[in-house]
Amino acid sequence: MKVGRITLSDRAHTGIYEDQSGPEIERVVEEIFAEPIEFVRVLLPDEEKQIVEALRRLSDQEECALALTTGGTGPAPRDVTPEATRQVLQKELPGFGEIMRSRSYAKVPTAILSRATAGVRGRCLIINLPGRPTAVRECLSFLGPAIAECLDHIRGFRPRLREQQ
Ligand SMILES: Nc1ncnc2c1ncn2[C@@H]1O[C@H](COP(=O)(O)OP(=O)(O)OP(=O)(O)O)[C@@H](O)[C@H]1O
Ligand SMILES: Nc1nc2c(c(=O)[nH]1)N[C@H]1C(S)=C(S)[C@@H](COP(=O)(O)O)O[C@H]1N2
Repeated sequence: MKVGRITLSDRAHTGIYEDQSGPEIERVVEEIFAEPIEFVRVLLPDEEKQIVEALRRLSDQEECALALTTGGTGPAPRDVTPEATRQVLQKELPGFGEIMRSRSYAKVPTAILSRATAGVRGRCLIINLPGRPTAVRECLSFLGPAIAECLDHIRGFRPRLREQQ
């Protein structure tokens, strides 16, 4: 299964800190799915046009089944990931953002600051995750069954989940 993962962070992109959230996406995805996974890795600044281009490339050219973004979902002026994502989505799936916020709120009250969304472009499921590495794990770790069901609907392929999912 081909999975694109895009880190959106001005500071990780310029090297002010090392990107830990992209590698964390890979670890969590490997823990969820019992399938061989090929990752396509992207690291970009919070620039709407570049994010749109990357999402189009991962879904249309790379033919990823899943594209996961991390970062840029908050209220700061340069947080534009949901806006870029909506530009490329053909069908929005608001339930992903809703459940990430409500489950995370039980742990961190600041979870409601994430505007993360998700949806489908062609045969690719795109999901926004917040930027912190801990948030990546907190939000992604319970999405396995919904991702598998969605991929069955849009690709006719249901990735196998590991037993604890
Ligand atoms: N990709 C990442 N790798 C490691 N740590 C991160 C990453 N993204 C965010 N963080 C951590 O989470 C904190 C809060 O993230 P914040 O939402 O401010 O970042 P961002 O908007 O994703 O990135 P930036 O502000 O650099 O564009 C950061 O100060 C950093 O410690
Ligand atoms: N599970 C979880 N969700 C979270 C957080 C977190 O630490 N854990 N951080 C919140 C904060 S502080 C912000 S500002 C928003 C947006 O973060 P982003 O701009 O890095 O995407 O995600 C929120 N969602």
